[in-house]
Amino acid sequence: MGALTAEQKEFFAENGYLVARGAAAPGLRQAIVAEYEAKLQELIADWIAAGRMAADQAGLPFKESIMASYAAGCDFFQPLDISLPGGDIGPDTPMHASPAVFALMVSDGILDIMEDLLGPEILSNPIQHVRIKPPSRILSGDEHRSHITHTAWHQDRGVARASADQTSMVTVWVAITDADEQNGCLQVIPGSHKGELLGHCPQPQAGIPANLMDESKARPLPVKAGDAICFHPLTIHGAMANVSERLRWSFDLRYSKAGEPTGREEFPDFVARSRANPASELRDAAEWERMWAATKENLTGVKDLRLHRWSQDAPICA
Ligand SMILES: O=C(O)CCC(=O)C(=O)O
Ligand SMILES: [Fe+2]
Repeated sequence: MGALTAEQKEFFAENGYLVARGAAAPGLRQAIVAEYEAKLQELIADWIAAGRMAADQAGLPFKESIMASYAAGCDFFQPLDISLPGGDIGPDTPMHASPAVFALMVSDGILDIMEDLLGPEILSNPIQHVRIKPPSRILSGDEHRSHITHTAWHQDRGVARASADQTSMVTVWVAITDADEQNGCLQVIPGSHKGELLGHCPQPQAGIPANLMDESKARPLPVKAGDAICFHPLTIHGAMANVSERLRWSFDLRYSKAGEPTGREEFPDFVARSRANPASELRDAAEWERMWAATKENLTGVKDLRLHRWSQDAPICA
């Protein structure tokens, strides 16, 4: 309780975002790093066994392992992501219902901030991703995934369905590595949450056409590992390309008031905090993993979940 000062709450209301220093405790972060290092080595062992990577590519440091996987055409993103994809889901579709990330999601460091912004009854929204961004010089020219390369300007309300338009959803972006203007930190348009939901175009990456917004107002938000950036669902934001030689690694999580639609109804939400009924809080990472496994089973064979409302045929996308 009382994680944010009155000034911070005021800043959030006025600007539509907030940098919360040290929201992810070092222990939580270290556990995530260790777990992801081990998980990536498992993936690479499988790719070596399948003849897709060379035997001497096992056991490299994390950044080199990510870069070697990418260069070999082995997708590290989906097996490390904390969500299923938006379609083409089958029994073999991988994801990582990471116990270490779950611990972060339900940690007091994050939920105390959410309680200040949302009140005491808090839902975890399943729109959530890992973004591990290698130096952009190694990316292929047609790489458009915002989990890997730069992120186009958008509003998070625009990447959920209209069912969540009236909700209190807050995004919490957590830095696992330092992020700065060289390795592609988040940038926001301060105060843009006071405007409306703007039109987005799906291709090549869901984003707001340049003529609908004023990019000159952009504010880059460099942060240290462990810092979090909270933002309103209408705050226009994006991320620059990683032109450094470092990785840029973050998780984005979302929360709303309990009882609100998530805008991604097929995926599992859960009660992250309830002061009225603490017994309803999910604290079992294995149960969360089972919820995702059941979701995968239910969605097997679904071609396209239609995660957003936009059409490339709209006049604004011409
Ligand atoms: O980290 C990024 O590149 C983009 C993150 C984002 O759009 C979000 O957290 O909503
Ligand atoms: Fe976003």
